[in-house]
Amino acid sequence: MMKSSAPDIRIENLTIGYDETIVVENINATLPGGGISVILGRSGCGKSTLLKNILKLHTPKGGAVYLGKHNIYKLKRKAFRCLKQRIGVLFQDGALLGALNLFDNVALPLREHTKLKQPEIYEVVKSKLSLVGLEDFMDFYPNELSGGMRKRAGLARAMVMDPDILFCDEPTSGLDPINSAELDELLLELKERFDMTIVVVSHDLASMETIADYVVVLGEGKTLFRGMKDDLMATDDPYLRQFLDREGQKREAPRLTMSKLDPSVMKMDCTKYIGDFNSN
Ligand SMILES: Nc1ncnc2c1ncn2[C@@H]1O[C@H](COP(=O)(O)OP(=O)(O)OP(=O)(O)O)[C@@H](O)[C@H]1O
Repeated sequence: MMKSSAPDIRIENLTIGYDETIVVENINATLPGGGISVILGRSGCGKSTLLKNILKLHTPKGGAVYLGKHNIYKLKRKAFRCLKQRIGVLFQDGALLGALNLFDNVALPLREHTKLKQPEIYEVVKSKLSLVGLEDFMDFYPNELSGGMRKRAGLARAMVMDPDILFCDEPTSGLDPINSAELDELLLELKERFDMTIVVVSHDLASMETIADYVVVLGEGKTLFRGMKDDLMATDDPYLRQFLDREGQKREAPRLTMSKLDPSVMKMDCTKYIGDFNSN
């Protein structure tokens, strides 16, 4: 990985949950600046909860999260608001506003947080939409776009303020394999072109293998793995191995197996009338 000035994200003894319930205990990890980190785990293991805590949308039960040098839970409200403007988020459903066309959706953060005038806004929005291949769709409304296009539009909006940190919640969920692969390519391209720390929450093992530099695997209320992807793929820890191999198999293209119905289940016994197709 190239040397980067994008911030590391340091998670220290973080315990997260809701009310009396602890979802994951004592998470420790440093997500490297300028790299793509994937937070991986089965459904319900607490990935989104972790993301909510890192974005301070939810308060942890204990521990700290540092974005660069800032302990986000210690920052004053205004300071955190400023920090948040340096963060882009791609939500699971793209979170586009249905009443606004693509241009206005992507322009929203610029209008809210900058003094840019309309012609400058136009230039920025156009460049971000062309980054994701949607420059010809500015006038379209979200419901006129495919799921993959909506994700890419959400990505354009997350990128519009040139963030230092980009969070993506399940970017490939709901996408077919081709659209998923395209989105993975796009994230890799963003990593190459912009000096940015990218964090992807996912249960998509194929996607993780393609994009990740660093991986945190959550499960059973704890951190099952944290480290570089190559070390995860080479692990001989039996639990992780089972997870990787089983999930890996699940991601293969569905194989249609032809099985013949047992003649005994048929209402009409045809065997005595016809044999197979090649013999009488
Ligand atoms: N607002 C909430 N209040 C109470 N419990 C919640 C809340 N949101 C999630 N949970 C619980 O916390 C646990 C972790 O949920 P979370 O959404 O973080 O999992 P996840 O790994 O992101 O799952 P998925 O991959 O299905 O999105 C689950 O048991 C869930 O039921």
